[in-house]
Amino acid sequence: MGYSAEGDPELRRTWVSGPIVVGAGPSGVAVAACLADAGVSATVLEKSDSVASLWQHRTYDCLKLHLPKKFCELPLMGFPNEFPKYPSKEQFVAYMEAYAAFFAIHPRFGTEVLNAEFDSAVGGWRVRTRGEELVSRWLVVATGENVEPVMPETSTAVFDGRVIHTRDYKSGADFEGQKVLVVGCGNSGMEISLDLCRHNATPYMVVRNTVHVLPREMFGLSTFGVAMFLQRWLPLRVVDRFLLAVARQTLGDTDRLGLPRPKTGPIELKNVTGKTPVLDVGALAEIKSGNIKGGGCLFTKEGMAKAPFPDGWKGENGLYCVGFTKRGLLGTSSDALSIARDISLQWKEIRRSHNLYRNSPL
Ligand SMILES: Cc1cc2nc3c(=O)[nH]c(=O)nc-3n(C[C@H](O)[C@H](O)[C@H](O)COP(=O)(O)OP(=O)(O)OC[C@H]3O[C@@H](n4cnc5c(N)ncnc54)[C@H](O)[C@@H]3O)c2cc1C
Ligand SMILES: NC(=O)C1=CN([C@@H]2O[C@H](COP(=O)(O)OP(=O)(O)OC[C@H]3O[C@@H](n4cnc5c(N)ncnc54)[C@H](OP(=O)(O)O)[C@@H]3O)[C@@H](O)[C@H]2O)C=CC1
Ligand SMILES: O=C(O)C(=O)Cc1c[nH]c2ccccc12
Repeated sequence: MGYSAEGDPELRRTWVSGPIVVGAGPSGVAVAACLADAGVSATVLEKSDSVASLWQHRTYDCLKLHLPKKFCELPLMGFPNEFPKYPSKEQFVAYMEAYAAFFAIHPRFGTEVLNAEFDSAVGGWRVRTRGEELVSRWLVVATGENVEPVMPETSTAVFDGRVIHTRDYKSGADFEGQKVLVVGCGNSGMEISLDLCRHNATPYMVVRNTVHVLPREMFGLSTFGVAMFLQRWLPLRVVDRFLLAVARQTLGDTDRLGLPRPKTGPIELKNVTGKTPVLDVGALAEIKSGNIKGGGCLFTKEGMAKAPFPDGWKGENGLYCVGFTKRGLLGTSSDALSIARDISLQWKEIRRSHNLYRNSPL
């Protein structure tokens, strides 16, 4: 039943008997399924054209779940048995579509919610879309944590190449043979850098802050699963110390690769700030072998060497620093020797090729 909303005669206002759910991602679909299971029919409003639109339209081709499927299934209906431990994005999307179909969830696609307000006079939520107002006693917001892209400002005066957000990145095949600056070293930045390497592009990564990199698995078990298991008996900080000890054994010292770790442990940081640790699926090996390169700044904002002692002395393009070790004159000695060794090797190489050239019969 439709009737005009006050103040806007064009707006059709409709009472819906069940709850309104905004968003048909995994969260919106899951809550609608649980409601359906309890005999409550929800109206699901989705601005995009499909369920799990983030996964369908805003993710790169090689994306897989980075936690095992048993930690990623929605209530009441698990993943098919034949799915691998880490389903691909296509499999995840197929699962989401089957899930929505099974619980007969038919979101209204192409319906963006512009505003929602509680109206005490009406005793319900007035939910505005383009051209319509829906009113319900219940409103469930399921619009996702990752929906709005954040782009740093870029100046075309400095760089006039292509600038894209990860949501529009599909495959390294589009960048073959090119140098690509990847800004950010979360799971997206790391996996995209790896994908670029695998397609013969040259990624450079900007790391402005600290980051926890953990192996995706330890002792044949998912790191996430191990962390969950240990948390049942041990305090979080002890679990974090254990994860970091294993990470150090298997991945080495990530600080030395220009990826300094936060002071707070990985799971504590996730719980407190929401910042997800990077679960390594191969990018670290490419950083170690120099196929993914660093953004190139020697110093932190505070003017200290970025890489901890004894590795902070060498930058890019012939840039070095000596005496920024927090180790006094001992640190200076170590830097001085390292720099002199490095430059003298290059010096000798240049002299050698120069002499070869001079003596060549051509
Ligand atoms: C690349 C990537 C990989 C991830 N991998 C994992 C993983 O392996 N394991 C794990 O546990 N978690 C993972 N996550 C985290 C999280 O599980 C996913 O982001 C998941 O998609 C979140 O589901 P959601 O429904 O809350 O949000 P979303 O999937 O973002 O869905 C929100 C929906 O709301 C719609 N919407 C937004 N605003 C409006 C509006 N105003 N009106 C109407 N509709 C609107 C959007 O179009 C979207 O379809 C990953 C996240 C990303 C980005
Ligand atoms: N396989 C999988 O399952 C995947 C899962 N995901 C998940 O998706 C979610 C989003 O991940 P992601 O897209 O990586 O985003 P994140 O927010 O986790 O990471 C963004 C990174 O970009 C950095 N950054 C942001 N702005 C700038 C800037 N202006 N200059 C330099 N660096 C900058 C941030 O640094 P700072 O820390 O300083 O803010 C951070 O390192 C996470 O929960 C992640 O786990 C993502 C990809 C794959
Ligand atoms: O992939 C993500 O963004 C997640 O939020 C999954 C997740 C929840 N808790 C974690 C702890 C460590 C690694 C991933 C996750």
